[in-house]
Amino acid sequence: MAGIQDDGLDNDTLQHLRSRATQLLFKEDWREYVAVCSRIIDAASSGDDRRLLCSTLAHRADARARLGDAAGGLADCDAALAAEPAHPGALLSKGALLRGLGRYAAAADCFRAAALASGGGAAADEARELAEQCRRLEAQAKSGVVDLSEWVLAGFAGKFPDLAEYVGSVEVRRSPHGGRGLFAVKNVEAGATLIIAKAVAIGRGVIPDAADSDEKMFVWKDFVGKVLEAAEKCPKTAALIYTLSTGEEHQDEPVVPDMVIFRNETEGDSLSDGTSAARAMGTQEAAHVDRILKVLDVNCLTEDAPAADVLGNNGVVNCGVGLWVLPSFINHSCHPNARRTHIGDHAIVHASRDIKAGEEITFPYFDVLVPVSKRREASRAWGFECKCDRCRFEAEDSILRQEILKSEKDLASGGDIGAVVVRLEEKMRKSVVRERQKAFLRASFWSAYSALYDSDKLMRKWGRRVPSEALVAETVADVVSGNESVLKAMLRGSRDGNGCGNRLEVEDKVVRIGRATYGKLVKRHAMRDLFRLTLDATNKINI
Ligand SMILES: C[S@@+](CC[C@H](N)C(=O)[O-])C[C@H]1O[C@@H](n2cnc3c(N)ncnc32)[C@H](O)[C@@H]1O
Repeated sequence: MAGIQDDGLDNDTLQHLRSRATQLLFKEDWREYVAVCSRIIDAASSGDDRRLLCSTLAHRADARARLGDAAGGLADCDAALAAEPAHPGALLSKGALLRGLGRYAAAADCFRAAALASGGGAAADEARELAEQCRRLEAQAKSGVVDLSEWVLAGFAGKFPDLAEYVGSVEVRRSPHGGRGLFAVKNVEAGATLIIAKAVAIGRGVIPDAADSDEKMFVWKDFVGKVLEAAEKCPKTAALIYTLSTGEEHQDEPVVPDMVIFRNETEGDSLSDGTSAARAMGTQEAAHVDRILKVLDVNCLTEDAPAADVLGNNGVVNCGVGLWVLPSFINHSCHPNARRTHIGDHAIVHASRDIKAGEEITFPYFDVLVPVSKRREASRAWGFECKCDRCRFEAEDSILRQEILKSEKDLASGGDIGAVVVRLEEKMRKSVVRERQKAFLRASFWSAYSALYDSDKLMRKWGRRVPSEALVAETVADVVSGNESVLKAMLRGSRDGNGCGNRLEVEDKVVRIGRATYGKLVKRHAMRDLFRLTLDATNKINI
């Protein structure tokens, strides 16, 4: 009978299903949308309507991608492409799915084929642009080279720049710091990218009063919900979360995961959603709420990390908490050699000083420009005792220990900051401490040094008896590598031409600290803009 499909769907019913699908699309009700698409697909295949079949398969693939079902989405695209090998919609959907899985080369091929199949016009241009984007991401995923110059120079205009995940020359190994840690497997230059990791999930909020715990709880609950959902949707994500510490395992026998699971799957992998990786690890467990909550307690990081204020997260978000898997293997040190920067959902970890092959990579979990007792409190809150060389020196040096305690007490009781700094400097001079140890103490009392340099009145009183701001900043930079507050002091101090060498030497030192602070994310000309922002923004940064 005319108007009736083989499976019994008449044209009216089919039309009704198509309008229903459009409504669900606008409502972003992806589950229901997939169900309606499935009915249309059944009708189209039995009615031999190839055009409808292919376009609906492509639409269902997009919806499945949104639900985190990449494997299902790819299967839909392949079914559409089996029926019509140059179907532009299916090629675009497949390209987007492959790009989401980090298979940039294959995604670029799909977009290029879609451009050809579109036969010109705006659609072809758009597909070509997507192919070009994937080509850039492919190069970045291989090299870790990121250039944010244009974005920085444009004042962070528009959306965050595209970033591909990247795993540099690093490896998870047993660490003398505790459990596992991340180690360099090759020499790495200061500023070079070590990891670019996309968050499993991030909870963000604008909290007027940073101490508002109800609001913070709301952000936290939202974040936990997103992590659980991500783990449920994708076996690979669950498997990756399960590699992380719950804080309860035997520190003597840490399980060291194979690095292969942190790299994007290769083009030949048949199970594109990561199921293969999950199986390889023998992890078949469903997302286990209890365990994941423990993992989050030990591993989540806040976005208010150093550099977040300057690099574009400022203004809108003032509370962000997230889980980035591979960076979670990095242990803390108060004398770190790496730093992280947050750009959108990505955390970029870079070497903040030269790192030798075999050296453990560490970054600060909290503000390390404070005295040892404050750092102890912070590390205990994380559940460990920091035993880095700086902490050991400050806690154990028999000559300077008393001076450190006295300085801390004087500062806490609101004593003359200038007097504390002058006494500390004199004590260090008399005790003939090594340059490295001098730098440790200056870093620990950085707030006193910077308050002194900030105050004209105090500088008039004590200025002649303290080393120049730029010189102190330079030594402190050697301890904490990069830091906006130290960079700001270096910029300000070097303008006065204060004990930093000639103009070129000064410029080199500023750029070196800039690279340590932000990594090699921008070219030299764009770095000036970052420096200007550093000078503007440091008031907002908690030091
Ligand atoms: C984000 S995880 C770091 C990776 C962890 N070591 C592992 O095996 O998975 C944080 C935990 O590592 C340990 N940790 C990190 N830095 C440390 C340090 N400097 N000294 C001792 N333990 C540390 C603590 O147990 C902390 O709760």
